[in-house]
Order: sequence, then C-alpha cells, then structure tokens
Amino acid sequence: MVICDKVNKFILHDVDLHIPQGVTLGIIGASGAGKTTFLKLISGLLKPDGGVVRSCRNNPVEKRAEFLRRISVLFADIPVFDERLSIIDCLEEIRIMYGMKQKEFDERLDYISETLGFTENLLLKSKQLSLGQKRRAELGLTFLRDADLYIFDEPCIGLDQFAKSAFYKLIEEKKREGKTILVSSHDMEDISKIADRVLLLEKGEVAFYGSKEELYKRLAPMEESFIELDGKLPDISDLEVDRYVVENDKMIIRYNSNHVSSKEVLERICKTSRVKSVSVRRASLGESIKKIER
Ligand SMILES: Nc1ncnc2c1ncn2[C@@H]1O[C@H](COP(=O)(O)OP(=O)(O)OP(=O)(O)O)[C@@H](O)[C@H]1O
Repeated sequence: MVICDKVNKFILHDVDLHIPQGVTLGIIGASGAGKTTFLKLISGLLKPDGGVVRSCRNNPVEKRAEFLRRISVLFADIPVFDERLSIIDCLEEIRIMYGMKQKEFDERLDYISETLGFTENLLLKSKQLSLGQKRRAELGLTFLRDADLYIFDEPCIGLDQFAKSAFYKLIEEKKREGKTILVSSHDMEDISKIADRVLLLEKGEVAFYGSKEELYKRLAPMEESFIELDGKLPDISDLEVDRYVVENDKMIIRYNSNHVSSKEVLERICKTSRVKSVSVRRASLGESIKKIER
C-alpha cells in the first residue's frame, strides 16, 4: 500500500520501508523527528529530494486528482474548514467535490457526528468552536469519505476522553473494513490502543519498524505475573525470573519477557500447583518511549 525506497526530505534520511494494505501504523518520535514530513510525503503534499515514495500504487505527487480520491488526510497544521461557512456547508462542499450521494452522505454524517459528538455544532462556523470541538468535526470530515488510505497527524490533540474513545471506535471500524491507516502521536495510549505496527523515528532515521509486540520486547520487556494459588506453593527456582514474592496464597513474579514468556511461567506453575487466577502487567511503553525522546 505504501512503499518508501531510500527517501530523503528535510530531516528524513534514507527511509526504507513497506506498509502493507490493512495495517494500522502508529508513528512516534520526539518533536522534529520527521513524523509530519513522513506523512506529507505519503500524501503527496511534499516531494522527496531523493528516493521514491509510492502510495496506493501511485506516485502521490502525480495524477493528484485521482490519487486524492483514494486517501483521506488530517494534518495538524493544515486548516480543513472555510471559516466563512458553517461546518455543515463545508461538509456539503466536500460531498459535492467527491460526488457522494446525498442519502449515503446524510446517513454517514448522522452516524459520525453522533459518534464523535459534534451534531449540535454543525450549524456553527469553525472559528466559533473550541479546539476540541473543531477537532471532532475535522475528524468527522476525515472519516466521512470512503478511502483506501487514512492519514492522521496528531489526531488526538485537544480531544477529551469521550472523543478519544469515539476516535478509537471509528478507527476500529475502518480496520475491520481492511483499510490502511497511518497515525502519528506523542501519546502512547493512542498508539497502544489502535496500532498493530509502530514506526519509531529518531532524528529522521528509522529507529524501529515492526509489530507493537516487538517494540514492547525491545523497549519495555519487563513483565509481572500476579498469580493466585489454591493450595500448594510451586518451586520456580529453575525459572529465569528477575525476582518473586510470595504473600499468603499469592505470587508476584517479575521477569524479562525476552527470556521467559508469561505463558511459560504459568505453564510451569500449573505443573505443580492449582491456579485460581492470573493477571499479567507490562512495564509502561510510554515511559520507555519518553526516555528515548529525551
Ligand atoms: N518546510 C520545511 N522546510 C525546511 N525544513 C523543514 C520544513 N518542515 C520541516 N522541516 C525540518 O524537518 C524537521 C522535522 O519536522 P516534522 O514536522 O516532520 O517533525 P515532527 O516529528 O512531526 O515534529 P512534531 O512532533 O513537533 O510535530 C524539522 O525539525 C525541520 O528541521
């Protein structure tokens, strides 16, 4: 769906990666790492100085009109609404521009505006809205159109918890439809909730590109298993764990998931003891990312 072959632009240096169709990619990195530049190259808003970008099997800076029909984008620094018009009039212009049928548009708008909570603001102009209210409407516009590739640059800035949950829900629906989604964020909660893959940019270079699970293993491998036992305590002295504590019938076991998995820990205990309940807590990926960003 997206191919970057030795791409150079501003701070981005030799970015080489392939994002298959249907993947939801979270893009993280410190301020100035190149996240927005990367997303603008993929949307064709910027042209690479070196290398090749291909999105939806197109060169995104060529055949713009055709390409723009296949993507839906939201950038933090690009205004979406004409300030002289109400939100509903702006959306109507988009409907006409993209040739959406009135009935389909009305139904979709009803659903999205209710989900994101901006129905009561449809008759207002964007300059009459707060940052969070405007962002809800902008997200609504991005989800309104059916596209193959959705791109969101810092979508959750200014959103309250209700709107964030609504955004996650709409992303989940697009994922189920098999769409490709790229989202940049400084907030690891967003990335943990929605992304299957993560791209970590460090000073314009790809520091990590892979699954969320691999990123956890790389950056935040420590896990703790909380196990409630029924009866006999197990002997786990041969397991490669960091430390363990026994309190009455409960065990707390801390280990590096690159050395032993939570499944292996549990299987080992079940061999000799009866387990009443188990829960696993991971170290915070957000904290580990913050350390990198410093
Ligand atoms: N129009 C431009 N002209 C020249 N250099 C630019 C331009 N836009 C960005 N850059 C360079 O690229 C770097 C990365 O910018 P970019 O906006 O992609 O970072 P980012 O990771 O999205 O940052 P943030 O998290 O703060 O939004 C900037 O620090 C700047 O050096």
